[in-house]
Amino acid sequence: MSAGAGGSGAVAVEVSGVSKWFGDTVALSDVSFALRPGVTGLLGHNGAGKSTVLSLLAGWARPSQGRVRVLGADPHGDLAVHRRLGVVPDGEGTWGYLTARQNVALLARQRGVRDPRAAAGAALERVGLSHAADRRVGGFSKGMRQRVKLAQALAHEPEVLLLDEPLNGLDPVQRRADVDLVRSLGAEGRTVLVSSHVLGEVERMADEVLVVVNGRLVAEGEPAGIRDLMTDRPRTVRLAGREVAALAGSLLAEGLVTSVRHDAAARPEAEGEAVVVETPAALALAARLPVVAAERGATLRRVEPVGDDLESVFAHLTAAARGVGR
Ligand SMILES: Nc1ncnc2c1ncn2[C@@H]1O[C@H](COP(=O)(O)OP(=O)(O)OP(=O)(O)O)[C@@H](O)[C@H]1O
Repeated sequence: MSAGAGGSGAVAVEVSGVSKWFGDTVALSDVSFALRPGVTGLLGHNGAGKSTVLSLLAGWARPSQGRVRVLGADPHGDLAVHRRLGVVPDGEGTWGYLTARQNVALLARQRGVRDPRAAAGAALERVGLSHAADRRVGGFSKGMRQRVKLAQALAHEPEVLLLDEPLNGLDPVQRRADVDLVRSLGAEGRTVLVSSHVLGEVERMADEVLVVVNGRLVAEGEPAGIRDLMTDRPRTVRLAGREVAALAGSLLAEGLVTSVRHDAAARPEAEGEAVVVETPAALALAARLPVVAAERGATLRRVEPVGDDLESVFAHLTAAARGVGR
């Protein structure tokens, strides 16, 4: 399976036929893609293989099969490429007994930056941490430590950036700032790969999205297209309120739902009666529901998707991807 991602410009990262296994666990299976300058999102549920992709690109591990190239070099064997590559790992990556500036300068020095202190200062300013630059990282919040990791990845002005779930642990204000930062890094012509399990996050940051399910690349394209793929699919919806069984009967008659069952776990005293319906057309159902409810004299207290987590989205995507011959 192969995919191209990123904007125009030369290919900066190439992954060809890569598989990676740990004992009996297949973490990645025959994955191929190319990244060009701009932001590419790597979307997948927990355990899908995102961190494995990033660790192969970072040179921390090598593929069991296939080939990885970053700026034309093998990141596992070629030290020079690491001066052009920045990585924000998923886990902890800071030294608590050092200040933010020392943390960043230390890595900048290792990467051959001429004035590591100045570079650290500039990187910390870019991530909005100038005010805390000379405080020990041990006393920082998770969000602040996350920013130190970002500054560490940026201080040597890398052409390629790998960011593993960089918004984890951030509050909404910090998230917005970091979304803007990631976008600006892409706009500067850097090649940025950013992983997430949240489609909404990826949509805001990336020009292109790669979707990985159970170690396989199952879809790639612009965020809007990926969103369509996820929206236009069968859904299970739970309706609760007064007269919802009658309402569901009408929806069934109209063909807006294909099955109806009572929800045994309903809490009648809190929400009235409840049913679970299957719909092949969630958007049409959403539009028609209030109209039919009014016609039937039903009162809806709750309308909520069931099992509408990333697992089910990805299960559907996998099936859809198989359907188009991927
Ligand atoms: N060092 C390892 N040893 C054994 N199994 C591993 C190792 N690293 C990853 N795996 C397995 O490979 C699969 C992919 O893991 P990976 O960490 O890449 O997923 P992920 O998409 O990054 O998930 P998360 O969002 O939870 O970090 C999982 O089944 C995981 O348990």
